[in-house]
Amino acid sequence: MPAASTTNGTVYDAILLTSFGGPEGPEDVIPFLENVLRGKPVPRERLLEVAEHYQSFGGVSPINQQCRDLIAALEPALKQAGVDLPVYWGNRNWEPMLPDTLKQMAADGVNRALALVTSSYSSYSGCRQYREDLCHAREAVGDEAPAIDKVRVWYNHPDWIAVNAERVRDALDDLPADVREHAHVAFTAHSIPNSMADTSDYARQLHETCRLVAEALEIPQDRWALVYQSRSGRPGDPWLEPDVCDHLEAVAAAGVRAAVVAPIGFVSDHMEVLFDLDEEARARAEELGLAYRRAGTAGTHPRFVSMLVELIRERLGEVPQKRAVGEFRPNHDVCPKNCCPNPYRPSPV
Ligand SMILES: CC1=C(CCC(=O)O)c2cc3nc(cc4[nH]c(cc5[nH]c(cc1n2)c(C)c5CCC(=O)O)c(CCC(=O)O)c4C)C(CCC(=O)O)=C3C
Ligand SMILES: [Fe+2]
Repeated sequence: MPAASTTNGTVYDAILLTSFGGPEGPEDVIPFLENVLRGKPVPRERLLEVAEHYQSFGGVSPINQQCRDLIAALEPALKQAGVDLPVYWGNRNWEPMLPDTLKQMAADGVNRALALVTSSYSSYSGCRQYREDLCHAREAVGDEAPAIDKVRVWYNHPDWIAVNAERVRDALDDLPADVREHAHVAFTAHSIPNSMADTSDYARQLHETCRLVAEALEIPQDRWALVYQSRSGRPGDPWLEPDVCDHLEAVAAAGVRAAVVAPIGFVSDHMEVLFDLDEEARARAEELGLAYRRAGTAGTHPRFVSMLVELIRERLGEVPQKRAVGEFRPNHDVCPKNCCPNPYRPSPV
């Protein structure tokens, strides 16, 4: 088994792509959603409503294929950078499930892996819950389970900013010339409960990414906004706002004629993007008479892939300087104890 040692003596012998997972057929949809929502304060009606979104796409979420595509792009990029480590893949909510992947890793003799989590920002959902998933998967495997460290979030990495700026630029360029110059850019991210936002850096990080992307494109402050999509939960619980559709209504009322919606909160064009933006938000924009374009996500953009390689190489001690732009430093490698606590139950100290 190949292994890469770091300057501090830690030896990694695998990379583990860690993601959300999604159904790959109509019969997967309900059990997948039950996995997502187990123990969460989300009404059954919401589950059934979202099931219909998935069923309207044949019960198949694109997210698993997008993970396969990312691995297919990452493997040669790692090799080219001299990192000779195998890439495994496990999900939180659907096959391949993390405990099965870790079992395989243990059988292959992996002692320590570096997890790349498909989440660019810190929150319970995107950070701690994945660390808990990894912990539970290790418990399920037992003594032979590999140790796992997680790669830092990259919300302010110059390549993440550049890739998203390119995606927004492409969407703006695709608008009719007469409305392009005054188009509004609505950056979107998954809404989370205020209680989750209050105990993480989620909104602060998102705002910084948007600010940096807008700055790179010289979009003035009054022509962009950070808004939220895909609200879940109980109707009475406060979640981050404004919702993208309400926001489109507000900008249309203020005289805007064209909008680009840019899902900077996500790394690939998965179901929340295809349904909540390409169906719902687009329909609302049409009702409002707005020209509408949806910017792409990073996906397998070569510069996103090379950034991931760089973040891995950081942890191998092969990169002299961790890169970050804007007002904040590169995020921590190892989460402190109080990082992104679970808002649904008191945090264990
Ligand atoms: C912050 C965040 C990210 C970004 C970070 C990351 O990438 O992890 C994210 C990503 C995603 N969310 C996804 C799908 C869903 N999220 C749900 C529910 C929820 N998401 C939440 C937050 C986030 N979600 C929260 C606070 C809930 C409420 C329940 C809970 O507290 O956990 C539900 C349940 C139904 C509903 O009510 O919407 C579904 C189906 C998919 C896969 C899409 C596909 O299948 O292609 C992806 C990548
Ligand atoms: Fe979600």
